[in-house]
Amino acid sequence: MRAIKALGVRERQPLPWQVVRLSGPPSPSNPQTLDPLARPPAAATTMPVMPSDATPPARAPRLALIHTGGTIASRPSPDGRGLTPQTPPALPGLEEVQVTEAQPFSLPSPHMTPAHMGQLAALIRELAPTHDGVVVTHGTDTLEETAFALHLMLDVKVPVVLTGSMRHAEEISWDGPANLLDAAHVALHPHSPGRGPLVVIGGDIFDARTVTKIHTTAVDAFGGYPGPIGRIDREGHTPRLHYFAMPEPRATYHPAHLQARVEILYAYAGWTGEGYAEAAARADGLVIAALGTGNLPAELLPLIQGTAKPVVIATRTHAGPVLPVYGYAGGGATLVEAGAIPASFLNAHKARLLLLILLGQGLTREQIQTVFERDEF
Ligand SMILES: NC(=O)C[C@H](N)C(=O)O
Repeated sequence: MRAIKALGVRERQPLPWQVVRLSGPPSPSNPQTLDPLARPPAAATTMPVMPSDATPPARAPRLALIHTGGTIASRPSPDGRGLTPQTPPALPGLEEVQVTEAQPFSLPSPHMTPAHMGQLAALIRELAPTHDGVVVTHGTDTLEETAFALHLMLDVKVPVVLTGSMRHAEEISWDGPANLLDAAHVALHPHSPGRGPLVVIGGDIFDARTVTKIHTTAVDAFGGYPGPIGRIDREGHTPRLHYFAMPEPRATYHPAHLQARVEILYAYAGWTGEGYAEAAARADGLVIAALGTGNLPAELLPLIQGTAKPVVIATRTHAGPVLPVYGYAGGGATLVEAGAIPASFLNAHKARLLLLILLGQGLTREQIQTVFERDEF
């Protein structure tokens, strides 16, 4: 296994941000195009990784497999203290695929930081030009955050697919090998480029913008509104892949650093602002997981009015946008009037990553507001 060292984060680009428009379904020879009229394919596609009537490729497909830890690499630790990442999983049953493995670090995903995400993005940029697809194994707890950070920072042409497992290698229902094989098939499938980083778990294919972990123990632990954009199943040994949707065009960013301090506050009935002043003083920006369409108790309104740093309003509700509709003190309309930025439909932890990346790129509060307003993510 090849270990690749930390590569650092890319230099800041002259443009503040770049909107990459992707057309679908792209062809293998032209996997990503700048097509402003790009729309989802009219019908779902069904084909094995290598269609039976396809001309065999001149060379074996090349897959980069990056291990980062998580339950998919975990076993009970010999000291009896519980599960820890130990051995990266082997990729089963993909003959005639040339696999390059890398393990930049091996972490339980609660130990992942934005710096690790930057390191991973740099490694993928290095490997992408010489591979046809990239698979990243990852713990499931923060998998959606890493997927979204890659979605925001990567503009590589080949598919990048993240997967993990909910059960470890010594459990009877270990889901690691099947998820890994599915992820590899998706990464090498000719219809996968141009959809941004994807998450494959339990046969469902999600886009990084909307996927979220919805269950602490179930094998089908991932969901999110409006749901999967595709599905992979197997007929015997033949993979059958269906895409239902093409994600909307996304923006990519090239932050100079990932060290901005962005904190999340979680709203509840009866919150009078405990913790707000301290967080606002030490952080570069705040995200609040607010109530419903983005409302807060009245006591929060003057606190937000008095904050010059960006304050993004997400929702603790599991689906739907943040909208400035209510005009009572603390209602969404009054928070926006006070300068708060609605997070659109991003959950609080994804809104935090976007804010952190935009701050790292040196965007002003007004520019940040524009990015959120226009859904440029
Ligand atoms: N299923 C998992 O991977 C959970 C684990 N705690 C992790 O995120 O590393």
